[in-house]
Amino acid sequence: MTRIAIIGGGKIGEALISGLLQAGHAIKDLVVAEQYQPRADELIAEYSIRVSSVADAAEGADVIVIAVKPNDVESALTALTKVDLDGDLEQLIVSLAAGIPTGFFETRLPAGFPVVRVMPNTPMLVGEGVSVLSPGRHVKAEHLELVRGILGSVGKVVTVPESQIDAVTAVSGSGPAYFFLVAEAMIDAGVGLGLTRPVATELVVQTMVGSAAMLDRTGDSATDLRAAVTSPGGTTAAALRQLEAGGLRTAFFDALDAAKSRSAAMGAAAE
Ligand SMILES: NC(=O)C1=CN([C@@H]2O[C@H](COP(=O)(O)OP(=O)(O)OC[C@H]3O[C@@H](n4cnc5c(N)ncnc54)[C@H](O)[C@@H]3O)[C@@H](O)[C@H]2O)C=CC1
Ligand SMILES: O=C(O)[C@@H]1CCC=N1
Repeated sequence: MTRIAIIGGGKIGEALISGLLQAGHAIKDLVVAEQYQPRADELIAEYSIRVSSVADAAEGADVIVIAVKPNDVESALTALTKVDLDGDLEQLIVSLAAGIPTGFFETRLPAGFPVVRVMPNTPMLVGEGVSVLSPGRHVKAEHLELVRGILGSVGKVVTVPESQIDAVTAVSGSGPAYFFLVAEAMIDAGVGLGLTRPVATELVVQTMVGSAAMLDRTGDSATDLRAAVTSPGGTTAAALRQLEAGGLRTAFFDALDAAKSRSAAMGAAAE
């Protein structure tokens, strides 16, 4: 089995660990480097995973996953370059860090070292993530297959040129937060209309799950599915009119544009 070292055991690192274990990866093939001891203790308690230093985790790993904040990538890489990294032994780096281009890694790693940039999202915690891959300059087909296999076990996998990854970050990397915000707002609105919070929560969550399943399984477009709920002169039309008057569509255009710009700016600052 592929040995995977995860550098950074925060929110996305944990989502990956949890998803991989649920998908059948053996705990003995996973190791995490987590510098914050209370967090390391949590991961050990929850998953019985081995926690070690960056150097120890990377030594002997087939795949080294970078899951630290963008600002911490440089120092994690400095620790990594002290290890005898070996691109020829099929070791490769998979970076989950938003904004940081493959070139940033390639200029700091031994010549020819393969780097795959990935924009994942947190639903991989429950095997429902989407991971978008962009291969760096030295990535061979077999490297990409290996990464597709690992991330395919925790959700869907899509490949795009690196020029599109800032837009991807805005859509699917940050995307779960938009849906959680909509859920929060709808639950609060339901409570405002007199429902208890548990009932409002159950209704909103199942409505989201059901709507997502329809989008996924019927093959109908979002526009058609929305129209099917909207009876002429009915309740949905009344609600949608308020959402449009509130600028929902423009708010999403502006929000995703801001996320994309932020991702690009993080990349420019890292260079
Ligand atoms: N949270 C999310 O939904 C997503 C996050 N990402 C990317 O994943 C990366 C991690 O994000 P989060 O998990 O949210 O951050 P986080 O702050 O929850 O986790 C980062 C962890 O790395 C640890 N760490 C930092 N430097 C370290 C080092 N040198 N050695 C060992 N451990 C170290 C920190 O103690 C922390 O626990 C970021 O680059 C982010 O852009 C990408 C897609 C989605
Ligand atoms: O907010 C962030 O910067 C990270 C990247 C995508 C989701 N979370």
